[in-house]
Amino acid sequence: MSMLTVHDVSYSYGAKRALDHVSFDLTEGRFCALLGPNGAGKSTLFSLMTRLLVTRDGAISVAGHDLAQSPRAALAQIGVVFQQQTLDLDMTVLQNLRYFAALQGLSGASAQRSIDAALDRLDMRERAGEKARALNGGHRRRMEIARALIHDPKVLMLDEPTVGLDTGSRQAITAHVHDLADSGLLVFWATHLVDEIGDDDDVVVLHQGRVMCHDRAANIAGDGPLIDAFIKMTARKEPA
Ligand SMILES: Nc1ncnc2c1ncn2[C@@H]1O[C@H](COP(=O)(O)OP(=O)(O)OP(=O)(O)O)[C@@H](O)[C@H]1O
Repeated sequence: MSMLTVHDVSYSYGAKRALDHVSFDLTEGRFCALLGPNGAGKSTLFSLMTRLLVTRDGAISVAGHDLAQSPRAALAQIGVVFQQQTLDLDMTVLQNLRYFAALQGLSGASAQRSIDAALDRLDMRERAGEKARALNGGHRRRMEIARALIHDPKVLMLDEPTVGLDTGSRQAITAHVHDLADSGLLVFWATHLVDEIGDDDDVVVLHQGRVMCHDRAANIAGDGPLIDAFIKMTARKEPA
C-alpha cells in the first residue's frame, strides 16, 4: 500500500529553487533512503512533509491523507526525528516520553503501554530512569526514535539521524531502523552517507532539487559499489 506520495512538488527560497518537480511514491514495510549531497534539498523536503514549510506547487499525501487538505490526519501518521536534537536533557527518558505522549493526547495506562512498546522496539527499556543528559549520543538518538513512535505512526522520517555519532552507534541505529521497516513501517531516511544503505533498500537520489533516480540500491549500484553510481549521478555542478 502507498504510504508516502510526493507529486510534482517544487519549492523556492526567494530566487533559489530548492526542489524542482519532485515526485515519488513509497510503500509500507520498506526502508527508503533519501540520498543526496549537501544542499540537494533533503531538509527542505522534510520541512514540507512535516508542514514546517508549505508550497502550492505539488501535493504530498501520507497513508492516503492529503497533507494540505487533511493535515491533522496526515501528520498523525508521521513520526519524525529531526537533524537537530530536541530532547529536554534535564528530564529522564521516561519523563521526556511521557511529556511527548501527553502532547499526543495520550495519558495513563494507554500512554504507558505505548511508551513501553516504543522503548522495547529500540531496546531502551533499561534506560528509562536515566536523565537524557547521561545518555551517549547514540542512545539519545534511539530515545528520539522511540519518542517518534509513541503515537504509532505508519511512516517514520529521519533527517540525517546519525550525524555526529561514532561508527558503532551509527551501525546500531541503522540496524534498529531496518528492523522497524521489517515490522511494517515505512522508514524514510535522509542521508548523504552511502554506507547506511543496504542492497535491498529503496533509494531516492536527490541532487540540486531534482530526483535523479528511484530504485533498489542494488539496481542503482549495478556491477560496482553504490558510492560510485552516486558520485557519477551527482557530479554535475550547478551553473555559476
Ligand atoms: N532558508 C533558506 N534560504 C535560502 N536558501 C536556502 C534556505 N534553506 C536552504 N536553502 C538552500 O536550498 C537548497 C537546499 O537546501 P537543503 O537544506 O534542503 O538541502 P540538504 O540536502 O538538506 O542539505 P544538507 O545535507 O546540507 O542539510 C540549498 O541550496 C540551500 O542553500
